[in-house]
Amino acid sequence: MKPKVLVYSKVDPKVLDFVKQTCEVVYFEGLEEETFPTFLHELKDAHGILGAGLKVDDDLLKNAPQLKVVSNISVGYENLHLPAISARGVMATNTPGVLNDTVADLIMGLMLSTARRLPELDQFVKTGQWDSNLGEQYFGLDIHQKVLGIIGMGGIGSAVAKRAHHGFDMEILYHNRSRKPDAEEKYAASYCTMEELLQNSDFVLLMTPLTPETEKLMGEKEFSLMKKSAIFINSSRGKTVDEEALIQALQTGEIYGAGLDVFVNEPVEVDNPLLSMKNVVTLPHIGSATYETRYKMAMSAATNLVAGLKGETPTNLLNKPVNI
Ligand SMILES: NC(=O)C1=CN([C@@H]2O[C@H](COP(=O)(O)OP(=O)(O)OC[C@H]3O[C@@H](n4cnc5c(N)ncnc54)[C@H](OP(=O)(O)O)[C@@H]3O)[C@@H](O)[C@H]2O)C=CC1
Ligand SMILES: O=CC(=O)O
Repeated sequence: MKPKVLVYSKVDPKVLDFVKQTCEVVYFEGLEEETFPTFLHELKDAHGILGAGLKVDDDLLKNAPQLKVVSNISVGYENLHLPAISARGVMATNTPGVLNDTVADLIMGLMLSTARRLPELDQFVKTGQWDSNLGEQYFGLDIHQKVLGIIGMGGIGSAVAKRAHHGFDMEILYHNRSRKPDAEEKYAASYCTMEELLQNSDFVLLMTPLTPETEKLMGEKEFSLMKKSAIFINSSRGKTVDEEALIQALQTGEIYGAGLDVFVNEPVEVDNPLLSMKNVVTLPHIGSATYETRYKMAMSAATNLVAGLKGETPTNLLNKPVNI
């Protein structure tokens, strides 16, 4: 008998076909309030789940006694309670690597958009405010030859360092839990403390996972250490930042601007002050959102899932289940 798998996010039909070769699939295309009870019902005899963002903790696992694999279609996995998953002998996987270049491309775009005020100036042109006396109202900041500080020099951080160093001639500083000799050699990246990084960078990129240690890693004190001309970029998770402190730093001119792909609440509330600031560029959490990369992520997650259900060790196993 084929193992039963619940796919709870929309994926390319080729990915579904791949999973169907070895599994019986129940497809949800996304979980809504109306479909969640059916999902819970189907979970009772499911062996695997595949999708993005579902909170998997002991409460959910109680409904899934047959479960063997939880496969996340994302690299971030703060939605997975690994101790509870491991205690029930279930494997958990994510999709690192395949999205690094796509997210790094977007981050360069965010840096350029914020420094050169691209969305604001696009509106100038489209609303007939283009004044032929090209004056300071169109000026922004250079990014080439500036200092980029990367907090979290992992897969994505390194892909940004590559672009910034080789493409934009930027100097790279980084802060991380462990030293990264590869980045130091290839991108001339200098390791430093958080404080040194914040004081000396023209652009500060936050790129750590969301963990108890990184929650509100950037707060009032950290923003106050940044240069007044500096730009803050967040493409990690909204909760790695104290959003109130960021708003305050932008309102008081403590920093020049911010480029944000992630927010504490997503979708962000329309009355969030960040949305009405000219010096803030906002995106709806789209770091990895290209056709090519979303396909690769879903296929990587499907491959992890199928491997786990066959009794093999998935390439991107995150935990050590008690019975393995
Ligand atoms: N906006 C978007 O669409 C996307 C957002 N993301 C987010 O980006 C995060 C990073 O992804 P990725 O680069 O693939 O992950 P990696 O695990 O490759 O890199 C994360 C880096 O952060 C470092 N780190 C972890 N904790 C701390 C800490 N307390 N202080 C300093 N550094 C720390 C790690 O250090 P060490 O090497 O020592 O472990 C590691 O080098 C994801 O977890 C996700 O939340 C990812 C994809 C898309
Ligand atoms: O935010 C996206 C991810 O892959 O993590």
